[in-house]
Amino acid sequence: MESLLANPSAKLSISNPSFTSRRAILTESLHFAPRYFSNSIRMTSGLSPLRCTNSPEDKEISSVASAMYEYQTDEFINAKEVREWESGKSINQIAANQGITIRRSCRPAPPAGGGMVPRNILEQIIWDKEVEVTQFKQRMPRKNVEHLIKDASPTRDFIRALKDSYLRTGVPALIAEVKKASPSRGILRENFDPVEIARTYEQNGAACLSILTDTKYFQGSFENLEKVRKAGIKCPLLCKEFIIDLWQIYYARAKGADAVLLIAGVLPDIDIKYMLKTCRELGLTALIEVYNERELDRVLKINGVQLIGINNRNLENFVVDISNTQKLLENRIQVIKDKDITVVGESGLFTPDDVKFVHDSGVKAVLVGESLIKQEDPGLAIRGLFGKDISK
Ligand SMILES: O=C(O)c1ccccc1NCC(=O)[C@H](O)[C@H](O)COP(=O)(O)O
Repeated sequence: MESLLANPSAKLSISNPSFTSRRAILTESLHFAPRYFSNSIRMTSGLSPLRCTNSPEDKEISSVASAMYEYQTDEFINAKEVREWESGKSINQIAANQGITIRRSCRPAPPAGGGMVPRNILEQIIWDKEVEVTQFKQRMPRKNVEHLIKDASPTRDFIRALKDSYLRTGVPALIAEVKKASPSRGILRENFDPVEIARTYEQNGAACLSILTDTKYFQGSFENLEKVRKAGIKCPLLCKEFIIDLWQIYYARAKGADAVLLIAGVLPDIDIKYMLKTCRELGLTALIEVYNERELDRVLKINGVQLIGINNRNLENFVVDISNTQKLLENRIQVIKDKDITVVGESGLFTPDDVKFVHDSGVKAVLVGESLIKQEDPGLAIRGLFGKDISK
């Protein structure tokens, strides 16, 4: 199992939820071996993990006891979501309790039609992603991806690049998006060479780049990400993907990403926490995207969050309103400062006034796609967006 809720279909086949879900977490997510569920663990479950031992039997007992201790205290195994699930709640009910309206479909639609109907475009994207990721994983299991990662170049520091750019220019650092198309706007650029566009963005002052990897809705690809990375672009790269499964994080790392996007409107807290842990292990930065106050407050409670994106686009109906950034930051600037979190204003930024508005609201970086990519010269477009040359 890939974190608690990331792969619901795997869990649906489990016959004894209470026991096997915990075992799945131990064996897959936490890399524990199933042996801890032998008879001996039941016999020794009361032991203190700190007990001193000398004899081989005692050592055996001690290691079982310490595994038991980890089992009893592990934040993921003992998360409230796991307990809710064990008490019979569906993963969609658990997510809904956290204000998440996007449901997971959990299984392919029946061939004859029927079944669940997606309520909006984001839900549709996520359901298609479930099918896509399952197919990807069949073609390339995670252990093969881990082999690729062994040969991958080290990651670059995404947040450092944003902070350096902000200090140098005094305006929000630019994450320029390499985006050919979108569900809300259709084709944004016919003549689309991801490497050439990435290079132009870099030469004109982008601090980082965002590479769309979703094919069906954005005409992006992991190949584009890999090409840009291999072309020697120095800007750190965000893999702009709808991540629902740990496999995608590993794959992003293998294909050259320095950062990945995690969408709070799709992922419950336990998945965000587990994915953050995985990102740390792989040297990746996580940009955690929120759209409303509830999502932001959830994310602010999660330890280790360093980068938050506030999307001005409602992904369920495409309405864009840049005052969303201001609304969300209004009463939270101090906590964000105290936690040294960098905030990115995302979507719908077209003019220097727009950039100033989100800067005044408290962001130190902006994520911009359409207004740059649609112009003949995306480099000139950067100067237009900031009202000055930010490359020096
Ligand atoms: O852009 C869309 O239409 C879209 C639809 C559904 C889900 C996500 C979508 N976009 C992702 C983004 O948030 C933007 O690509 C990114 O923030 C840049 O926005 P913009 O500058 O407005 O292109």
